[in-house]
Amino acid sequence: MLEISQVSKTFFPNTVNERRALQGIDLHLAEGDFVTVIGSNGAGKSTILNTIAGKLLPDTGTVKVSGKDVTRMADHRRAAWIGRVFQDPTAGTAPNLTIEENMALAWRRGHTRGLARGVSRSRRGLFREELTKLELGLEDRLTAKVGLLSGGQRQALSLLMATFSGPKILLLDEHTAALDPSRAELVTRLTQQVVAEHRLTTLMVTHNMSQALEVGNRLIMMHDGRIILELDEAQKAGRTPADLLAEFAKIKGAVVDDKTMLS
Ligand SMILES: Nc1ncnc2c1ncn2[C@@H]1O[C@H](COP(=O)(O)OP(=O)(O)OP(=O)(O)O)[C@@H](O)[C@H]1O
Repeated sequence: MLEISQVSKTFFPNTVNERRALQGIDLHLAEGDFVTVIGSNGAGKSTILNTIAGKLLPDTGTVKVSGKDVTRMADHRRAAWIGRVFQDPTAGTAPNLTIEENMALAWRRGHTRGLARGVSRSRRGLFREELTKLELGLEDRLTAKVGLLSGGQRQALSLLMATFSGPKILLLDEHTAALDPSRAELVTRLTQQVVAEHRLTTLMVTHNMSQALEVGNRLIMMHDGRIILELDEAQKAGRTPADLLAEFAKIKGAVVDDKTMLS
């Protein structure tokens, strides 16, 4: 469904600031695959998501979705089939607009564009129904300004809105990292729910290794722009964060004191 083949990206090539962010990445995801992505700082995790989203053009290699080469397709043209949630809870929603206005904007992105600013009664009913699934009571606060919501509530709303355009692919860039543990757990649970309900092909970057092991059906570990370890569901089962650190150390041939991999 999503085929990343031999993708490389170097920033500031041939200068003292040269950064080889991706070095020949090969990653194939079947429809509905949910891959967690771990790795040290600067490993290339965000860069791979940016390449899939079309925010970055790779130097070499291809990105294909359902067999179609989209490597050079502009990001706005991919927006209808890619949903994305970032680490910053303020990034995915407009604080001065109400919950229903935010939802209406997200809805319009994936459907016939209309200029009407208002929210029709039937649309409001749909939004309320969708919000009920979050179990946060937001369905009773449709006209509240989003800036008044907590970080966890905003991330949950961003996640819901990311599915409105009917995307095929969901990209999650440390979307629970800025939340306290109980909110992070809630958003993680909602993520699993949303991914299963819409059968989304998903990549989730996280520094939380327990979360990376518990969630999804595949795991990849990146280092220095390369995928250095891939685990399927069976291989993930029974492994602990300590096992992952040990494996990282073994592959790198050194004792790892890489706290950046830990949550
Ligand atoms: N726009 C850019 N311009 C220049 N260098 C960049 C840019 N984006 C990323 N890099 C560099 O590419 C490398 C990979 O960065 P990336 O953000 O993908 O890492 P990451 O694995 O997401 O790290 P972190 O866990 O710290 O967020 C790093 O060396 C980074 O400094």
